[in-house]
Amino acid sequence: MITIASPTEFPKHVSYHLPGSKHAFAHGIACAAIADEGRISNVPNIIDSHTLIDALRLIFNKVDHDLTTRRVAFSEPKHLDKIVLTQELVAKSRNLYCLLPALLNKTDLLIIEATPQGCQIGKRPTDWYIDTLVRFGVKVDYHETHIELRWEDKKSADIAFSYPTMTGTVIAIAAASLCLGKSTISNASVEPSCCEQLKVASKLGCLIEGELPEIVISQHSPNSVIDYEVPADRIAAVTVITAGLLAKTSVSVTSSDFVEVPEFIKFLNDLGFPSSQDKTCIKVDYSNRKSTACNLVLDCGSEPKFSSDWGPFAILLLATDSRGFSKLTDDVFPYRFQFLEHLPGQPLANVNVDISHKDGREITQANIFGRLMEKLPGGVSGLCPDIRGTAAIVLSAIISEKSVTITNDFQLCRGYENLIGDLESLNLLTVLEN
Ligand SMILES: CC(=O)N[C@H]1[C@@H](OP(=O)(O)OP(=O)(O)OC[C@H]2O[C@@H](n3ccc(=O)[nH]c3=O)[C@H](O)[C@@H]2O)O[C@H](CO)[C@@H](O)[C@@H]1O
Ligand SMILES: C=C(OP(=O)(O)O)C(=O)O
Repeated sequence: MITIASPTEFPKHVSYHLPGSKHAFAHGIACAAIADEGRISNVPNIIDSHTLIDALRLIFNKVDHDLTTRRVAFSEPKHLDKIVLTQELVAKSRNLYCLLPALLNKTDLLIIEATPQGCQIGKRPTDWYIDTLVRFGVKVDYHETHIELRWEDKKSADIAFSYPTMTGTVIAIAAASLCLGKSTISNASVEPSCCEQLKVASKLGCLIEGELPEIVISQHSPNSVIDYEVPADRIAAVTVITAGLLAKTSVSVTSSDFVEVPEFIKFLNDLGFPSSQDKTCIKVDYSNRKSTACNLVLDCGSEPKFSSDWGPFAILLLATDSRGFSKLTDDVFPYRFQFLEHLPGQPLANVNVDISHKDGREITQANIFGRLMEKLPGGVSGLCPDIRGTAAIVLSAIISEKSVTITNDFQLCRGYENLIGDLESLNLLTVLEN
């Protein structure tokens, strides 16, 4: 249980250096783990990455993870008769799906004891993931208590997704990287972390033609050693910028690489906050806000749409510090906005959410009647089974009259290194009890 509150005074400006990205680590390792040896730097210290590193230990004799330097080095690959992804392991990260091709490459039999778990934000179907593996030659046996996978005969495949699935794309790229013939992947995800994975595949010696969302990929001259620096976390950038703006503070987020969030920068400019970006820094100016009036329509979903991961943060800003009527839709996750129900006292009566259907997809829509400087009551928060929703509840403490108590930080620790501690260091939050 953690109780947090807004400090008596906020700074005029904060600067935050971004950690490595949850998604880019998971997607990079999906291909890096195919190599005989790898060195990965800027690894985020989060439950999700730790779980993938535990899975890496199943297929490498040596795995050194240094939490201080944020480096992981692995070598001495094993070849095994059987690997088990236990219930305990799969309960901690849905990103284990990304590692399936690399794990199957090192074992005769892979047993998965339960479905890998992530945020509970609506149905998260996995049939395309398994089907993608099957298309590359994986054999699947379903049992009451577990599933068994075997990959005796690797064959290239032509995969066309009917919706640009992120995890499906990662699995297809990793599987294709292990096949000699040419595989085509189309209508794939264009999320920057998938592009990072392709860079790792290229270092691995794969031949890649085209660009996401349409690529042709094949194994070429396998490279046995991989170096990969995990790029900065784009969702952490959005989270900390939102925290600063809620505190009426100007924000700079820095990183060693370019953080690709063009849709979010556009959103900030539409909200009236002058925002600029160069290779290593995003700057958002609170003090020179141009206008508080905005009537936005934001469609969240598979990028290049506004990322579904940023939805809760956009709602908080629009609902508490804008004038006008805005609409946010999400065609991926119907419960992405569930944090609204878990905010202490459910205070945002100026936001209502409804669900409709279009082209066979469930679409959730938040209707936001903007208010200026809305203060929230605070209190004890309900349990929100979503990383970004829990983070939004943490941020709500910045604008709450009373303190906010988070009863369980498991979701937060899956995706953020130390969100509460970092915001406290920036003087945007005070921790009252931990
Ligand atoms: C496309 C998209 O926005 N993906 C988000 C999703 O990725 P994640 O990889 O978890 O989810 P997918 O991209 O695979 O799923 C996207 C959609 O594809 C469809 N689908 C997927 C797999 C399947 O077997 N069958 C099926 O129908 C579903 O409609 C699903 O809603 O969560 C991540 C964590 O929040 C976000 O960073 C990603 O941006
Ligand atoms: C939903 C998320 O992650 P996961 O897919 O691991 O649940 C997220 O990172 O916002």
